[in-house]
Amino acid sequence: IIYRYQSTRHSAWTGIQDPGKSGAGSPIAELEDDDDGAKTRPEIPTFTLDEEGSNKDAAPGDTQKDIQATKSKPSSRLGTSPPPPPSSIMPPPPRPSPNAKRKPEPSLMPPPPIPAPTPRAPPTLSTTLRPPPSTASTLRAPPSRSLAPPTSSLSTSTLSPSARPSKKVLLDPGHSPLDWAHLTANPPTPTFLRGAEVPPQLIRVPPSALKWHNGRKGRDAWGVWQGKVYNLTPYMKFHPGGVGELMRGAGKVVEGEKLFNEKHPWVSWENMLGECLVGILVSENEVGKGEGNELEEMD
Ligand code: HEM
Repeated sequence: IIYRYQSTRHSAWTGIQDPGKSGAGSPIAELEDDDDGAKTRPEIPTFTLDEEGSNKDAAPGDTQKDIQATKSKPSSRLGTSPPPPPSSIMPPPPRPSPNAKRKPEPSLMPPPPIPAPTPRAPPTLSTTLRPPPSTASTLRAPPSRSLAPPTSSLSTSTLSPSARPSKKVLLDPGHSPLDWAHLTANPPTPTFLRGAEVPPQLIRVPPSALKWHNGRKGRDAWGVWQGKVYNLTPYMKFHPGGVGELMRGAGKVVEGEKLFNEKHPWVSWENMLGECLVGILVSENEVGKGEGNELEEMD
């Protein structure tokens, strides 16, 4: 009987209908009927102990009275006979009022655990319809640093200064790129930039003459770029890479242009040293052809 009652209470917690509820003759069905206002009370078999300790069936409806009587009667055989089983004197559970609304009864049993909410929300329609990343997007390169706004530096380099180690030297005062631009536009003498020994017109320069102008022993330093010979001497102290670097190509046919292109191909030789042009590089056999007059056509 106790089991049945607990089952009924459990059914009240969970709202789950006991399958035996609708079964014909089910004890639970009897209880349920009773709870819903049925008129019959289920018979609870009880028994009492008489003077001799023997069980005696009690009539239905006399349960409480019998128990009270049994409790008040001192047993003369205490200690000699085993006590009656506890279930025999346990009072029946309180019956709920037929008209009272069924409320969740206080219980020592904790309610069934509520499943913890999942940390992730279920995917919505928008997320489930989102296409997977395409192959093109995985091959896409990260944003380039070249998209950064250009700096206001006066440097002629197109690369970021932090992207390469600098080998620039500290130039003397009055030898900045702007000072060089001013000097080439306003030379102190007509021969200052091309050299005092060079005639006003452009000349043919054989390799031997180029080699002799290597910048040593007071001689000018000549350099070659695209077959044209330039006097590097006035630019030496204006060179951001230093005199030593510029001297590496002095008096040489191909090394100067090769080094120039390795170090800074973005620099315009022609624009910077245009006023320093001496002539054109020719073979040793070509020297003297046309007496140098034809070189005037280069201007
Ligand atoms: C043998 C030939 C040359 C060598 C070996 C050479 C070497 C160098 C070096 C090492 C630098 C420093 C680069 C840096 O660290 O930023 C430099 C800078 C520079 N050189 Fe030359 N140079 C040569 C010829 C020339 C010539 C003939 C000119 C002019 C037409 C020139 C113009 C410059 C300029 C303008 C810079 C500054 C570049 C910048 O700020 O980005 N160089 N050079």
